[in-house]
Amino acid sequence: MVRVGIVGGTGYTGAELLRILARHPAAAIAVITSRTEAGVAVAEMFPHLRGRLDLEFTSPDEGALAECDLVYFATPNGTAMKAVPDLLARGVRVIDLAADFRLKDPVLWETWYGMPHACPELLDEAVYGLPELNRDAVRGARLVANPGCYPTAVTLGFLPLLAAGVVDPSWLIADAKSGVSGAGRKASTGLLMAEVGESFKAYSVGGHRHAPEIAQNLERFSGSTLNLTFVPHLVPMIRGIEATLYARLIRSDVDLDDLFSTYYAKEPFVDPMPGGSHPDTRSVRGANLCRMAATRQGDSGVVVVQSVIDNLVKGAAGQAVQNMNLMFGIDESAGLDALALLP
Ligand SMILES: NC(=O)C1=CN([C@@H]2O[C@H](COP(=O)(O)OP(=O)(O)OC[C@H]3O[C@@H](n4cnc5c(N)ncnc54)[C@H](OP(=O)(O)O)[C@@H]3O)[C@@H](O)[C@H]2O)C=CC1
Ligand SMILES: CC(=O)N[C@@H](CCC(=O)OP(=O)(O)O)C(=O)O
Repeated sequence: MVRVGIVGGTGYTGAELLRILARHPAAAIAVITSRTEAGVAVAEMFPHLRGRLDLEFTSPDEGALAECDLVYFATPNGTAMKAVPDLLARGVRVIDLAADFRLKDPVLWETWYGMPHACPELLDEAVYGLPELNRDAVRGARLVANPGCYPTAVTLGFLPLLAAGVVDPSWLIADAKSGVSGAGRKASTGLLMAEVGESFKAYSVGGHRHAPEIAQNLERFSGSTLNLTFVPHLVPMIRGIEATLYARLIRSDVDLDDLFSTYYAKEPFVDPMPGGSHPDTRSVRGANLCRMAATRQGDSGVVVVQSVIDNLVKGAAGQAVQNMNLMFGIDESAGLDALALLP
């Protein structure tokens, strides 16, 4: 059994980790931290875990984390980087669900996250935990940077096209929409039901911090020619991301269905549907799955990829458990067989 600690167990991604790990056959939750709820029984705060998890929240400073095999950080950006060097030195492996170890360039990190990096020496070692991109490296990793939610949906959607070299990397557009749980559980006026309900808007149009993360992923296939326009939107739903991606084909003989189904043939958590399908977020709600469809629009030479995930599962906690399974030599799908919830 992998002995697991979770820092930030009261947030949405922490709670989703608890939901998945409570039924995991090869992991046991040993420590769950919260600064505000220390001493409170986890099942008191989250009644769906009654009878499944007999633990209390503890303060993150209590030292029990060092006794774990693996610690997940489900905390705001800039939190994990202060604690990770000490945990690694004590032989504890780490998966950070925040962005602290995603960008390889510490200058880029400071530009987008507004704080100097606390341990830039670990950025090279950290493995970006998108298994479909980095599976072998995740297996041996001490430190995994779990991808952002938008970068998961966007990277997986563009990947087959760029890896095959069939689209122009200098003209890529990602028009992405997220439910409000993407913004976390902390109170904020802009996320009240009366503000978000019956409304729909784009945000961070001038530049979102996930753009450099997506570019870092895709530049592997395109070099410096990559030019991505990324615009996120907030939609009045709770879970889910839909990313509509646009690219220009540079070859006329591409069979998109064959390209996508071949590229993802062995991937347990990516489902390429036939072109012309319209994957929706409810078909992945609660599931560790990225479902997508690539369609050529008439004879314009433009390919449209629709990519959907549950931001809290394949976009966060589910992907983090997938990474843990790889790191510890467990079946990659262990604990991750939940189907989507309909309606
Ligand atoms: N929500 C999403 O869809 C996704 C989120 N992420 C990333 O995952 C991380 C967690 O997100 P989410 O669960 O939504 O966030 P929440 O705001 O819902 O939860 C944050 C958690 O961190 C704890 N926390 C806050 N500050 C500290 C601190 N300084 N030290 C220790 N614990 C702290 C909080 O508990 P307490 O204050 O009681 O200690 C709380 O449990 C973020 O970095 C987010 O960007 C990534 C992908 C998707
Ligand atoms: C709807 C919404 O607000 N979404 C968040 C993205 C959440 C996420 O994954 O952000 P990290 O990179 O910090 O982990 C946002 O746009 O800031």
